[in-house]
Amino acid sequence: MFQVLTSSNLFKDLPQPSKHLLFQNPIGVIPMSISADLSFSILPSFWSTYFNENNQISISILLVFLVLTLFRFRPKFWRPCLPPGPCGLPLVGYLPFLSGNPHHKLTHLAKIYGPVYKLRLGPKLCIVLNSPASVKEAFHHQETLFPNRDTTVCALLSGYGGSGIVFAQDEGDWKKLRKIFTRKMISKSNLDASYFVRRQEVRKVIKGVFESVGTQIDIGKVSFHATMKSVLAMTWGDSGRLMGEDGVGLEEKFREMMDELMVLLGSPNVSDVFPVLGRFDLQGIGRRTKKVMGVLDGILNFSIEEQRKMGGKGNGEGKGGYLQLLLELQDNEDNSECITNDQLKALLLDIVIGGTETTATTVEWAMAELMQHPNTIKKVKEELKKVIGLNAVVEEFHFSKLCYLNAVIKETLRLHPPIFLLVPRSLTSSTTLGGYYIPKDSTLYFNLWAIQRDPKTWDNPSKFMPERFINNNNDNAMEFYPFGYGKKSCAGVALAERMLMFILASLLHSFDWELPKDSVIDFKEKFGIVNKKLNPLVAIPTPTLSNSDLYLA
Ligand code: HEM
Repeated sequence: MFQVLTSSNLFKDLPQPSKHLLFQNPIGVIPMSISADLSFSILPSFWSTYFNENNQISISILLVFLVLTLFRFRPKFWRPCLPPGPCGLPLVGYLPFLSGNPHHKLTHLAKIYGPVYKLRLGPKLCIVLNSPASVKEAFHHQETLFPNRDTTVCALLSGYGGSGIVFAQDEGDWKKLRKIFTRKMISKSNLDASYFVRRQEVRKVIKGVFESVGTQIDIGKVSFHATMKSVLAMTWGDSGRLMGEDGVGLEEKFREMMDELMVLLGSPNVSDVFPVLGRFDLQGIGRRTKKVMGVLDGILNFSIEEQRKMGGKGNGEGKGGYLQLLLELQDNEDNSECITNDQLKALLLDIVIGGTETTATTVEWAMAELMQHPNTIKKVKEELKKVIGLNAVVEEFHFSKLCYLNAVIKETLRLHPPIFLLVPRSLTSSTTLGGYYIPKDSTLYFNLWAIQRDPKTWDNPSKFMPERFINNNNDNAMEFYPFGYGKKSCAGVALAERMLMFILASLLHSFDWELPKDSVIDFKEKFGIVNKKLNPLVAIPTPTLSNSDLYLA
């Protein structure tokens, strides 16, 4: 066969076939070893009779056709390869090496394997993206390939089988819920209208701290209390709807159950990694979640019934709360906004789960960083004094003037993003990323931790320097996205920004904070659903406002 072709001079102007050919594919140039005999023997002999010896056009067409055919039916080993990555152990993969703080380990692996690498966790193939460029490539060009978050047993049980926004499995339902959440529940006008509810709860917390002046205060607990109470008040309105039949408040029970649910959501579960073991529920996480959800569901059903009986005003004036607003949507004739009972309850839980720990933890980290940096805290306090004065308390209208405090919050979110790997996504079809082949069903991790501390982007990346966010637009870049990226980024940013500013400004404006004698601040982390401080930050407050009545306002 080789003889036939050369005798007809079919390739007379081409270089002699080499044993190593370079094929250009959309990813780049891939070297492939092909046996010359084999490559030429697949050309049928009849070509020589049909084509004129000097017919260059025909040769070109033939070659294009050949290359395309070879590319289309290329064997697997010609395709771009899987990303590099560490070998794990048989069966469990890299799982045993990720205990402690997995984000530190994942960032360390990026230094060895580069911006895109693979890991096996049990039977799952996980792809970790560690550079702004790889995340940009994924979100800008391929977001449709990973529409859903990777669910866990606990997330599905606590979200009424994926009925809420966070773990919605159906694109249409997710769109509907997200629209309701962002355009109605936390629209600017609704947030403005419900300001008095948040103010009331934050002021109560400040009053509580004032009453404990001189004693040790757990800052994380105080901020959690302020966010949880504010979110609950915005949900149930100001009419105390979270009441049991006997008139005893169900709020305490609800909070207790939510705390337990958060712990369960953040616990690594063998059933998630090895779905075949799911029915054995080896750690009992499924059973415990069902138990907690039984109580929460009872409370939600009861409060929904009560709210229906009482009717009430929609949240146009911030009085009826989100529950009333959602019940009105449920009765809506317009199908595009009508939601089921499960969707309503899942949405309420999404708000409480998504909105409390994240915000409270950020306040605690910010306070820890500020207390570690006396010059920075001094600048914040000077700004608060200048903008608000010591004869008044913090109000939302002050926020736009608190530029330095705003930079402090951003710097805290850069160094301590509460959800540092975002919520992992599942890939619905194979693709290529960073030049590597990524198979269908892989799980994508976006390593925000590594990106927001990358020395290629940030000067002195581990140093707390709020100044870097003053007069620059880093927050628009792919290098900084603590609220996620793309169409599934945080739906609660507008509320989060107001709550963070309000709690932090109120704590710092109302008190001077001092560490207990002989104690030091540590920055150790506790891995979970949210990246919390391992050891709580405890500090002693001294009042700073000019008049004690201001603490009771
Ligand atoms: C410091 C505060 C907060 C941070 C850092 C934060 C961060 C995030 C992140 C990283 C995601 C996942 C994005 C992704 O997967 O790409 C997310 C999703 C979400 N967050 Fe937040 N969040 C905060 C506060 C809040 C608050 C206050 C609420 C609600 C009241 C909220 C509601 C949600 C919801 C509903 C989603 C799911 C959005 C969707 O799938 O469309 N978050 N958040």
